[in-house]
Amino acid sequence: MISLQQRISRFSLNCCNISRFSRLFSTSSLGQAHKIQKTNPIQTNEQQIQVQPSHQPIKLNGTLLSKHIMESIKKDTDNFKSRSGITPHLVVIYVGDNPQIESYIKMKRIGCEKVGFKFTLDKFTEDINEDQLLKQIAYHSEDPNVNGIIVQLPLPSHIDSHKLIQSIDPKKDVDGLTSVNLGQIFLNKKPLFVPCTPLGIMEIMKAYNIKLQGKHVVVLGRSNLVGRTIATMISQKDMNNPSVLGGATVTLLHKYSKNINLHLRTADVVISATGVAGLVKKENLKNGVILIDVGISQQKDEKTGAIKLVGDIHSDAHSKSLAYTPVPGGVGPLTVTMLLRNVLKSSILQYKISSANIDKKLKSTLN
Ligand SMILES: Nc1nc2c(c(=O)[nH]1)N[C@@H](CN(C=O)c1ccc(C(=O)N[C@@H](CCC(=O)O)C(=O)O)cc1)CN2
Repeated sequence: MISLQQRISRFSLNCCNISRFSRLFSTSSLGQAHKIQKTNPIQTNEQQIQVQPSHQPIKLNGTLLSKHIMESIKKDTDNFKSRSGITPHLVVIYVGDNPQIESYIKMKRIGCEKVGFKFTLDKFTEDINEDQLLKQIAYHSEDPNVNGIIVQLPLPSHIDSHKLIQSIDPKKDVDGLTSVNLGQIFLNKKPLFVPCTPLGIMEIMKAYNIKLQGKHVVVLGRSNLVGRTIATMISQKDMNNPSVLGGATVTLLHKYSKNINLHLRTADVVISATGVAGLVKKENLKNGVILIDVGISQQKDEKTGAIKLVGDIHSDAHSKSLAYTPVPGGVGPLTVTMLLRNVLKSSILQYKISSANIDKKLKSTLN
């Protein structure tokens, strides 16, 4: 009988991430994940992967992973600030007054405070028009004291989110949603910024040494924010590109897809980002599947009547999986953490560009 660690290691194909991971989790406080990384992956025929009736699925702990990454962002930020004298600055453009969306913005503000960034919220009522918003984005795009700009989604229907996002300077596009950054992903080139949720999914996969090469991955949902982007990334061939963990055979499903359950039954990995609570059910999954849940919906608890957060994947399905991300506490916390990492990256890039320009000026003066 093979252990769970061996089973998850068999899912992975090589151990090139172990040193990177050990560095990240040097305190070993990620418990199970740390143990998984210590095991040498054994390469055998994947047909032999069988989930024993007694197996315990691994909970992929996004909250803990996120905390570890936050610590390293804080360290790097302190370092950057003392060298450059610059405080990274994120601007969030938001239209509306939806408490759920505002709670995400609050998480971004608190995240910025934790790592020592400046945070600005430009909040507008729904009567604002597109031109006013475009002007506001142009103003921040030109401001050398702003390093990252995001348009909080979704926007009210009278505003064209594509137009607004495209107007962000790609060097400050820390959500990675401009065509310049998304286009690089499509071309299998390294973008300046990868969208935060797909980046978070990649971080979880790397941390737990889950490799996708040759696996059948079913992605539900085709948004730029998650579905289409992660589907593109994991199907790429370049395994050496740190932003790409590729080689998967991907089926991208959406609301017009037929026979969804037929596709799910052959999936080695399911990534669901639809916001439809409980869409993915146990009976339509194979044993040993890996479940990545990006959906968040509010639901009334049948027993207590309290409102709780649930994912796209019915919690009953977890028992059939090799590993799963919980909701809450899975992919969600990494979305904000990856945003902070992108803001720091953006600040460093802009600092490098501006100091290179100063150098050039100095050189031309000397000539
Ligand atoms: N411009 C953007 N808009 C939106 C994005 C985005 O990345 N950029 N993503 C989502 C919302 N979002 C951030 O904006 C976000 C969603 C969920 C979480 C999170 O941490 N979820 C927790 C539960 C939180 C809770 O208690 O409510 C979890 O899953 O554990 C953070 C950020 C759409 N819009």
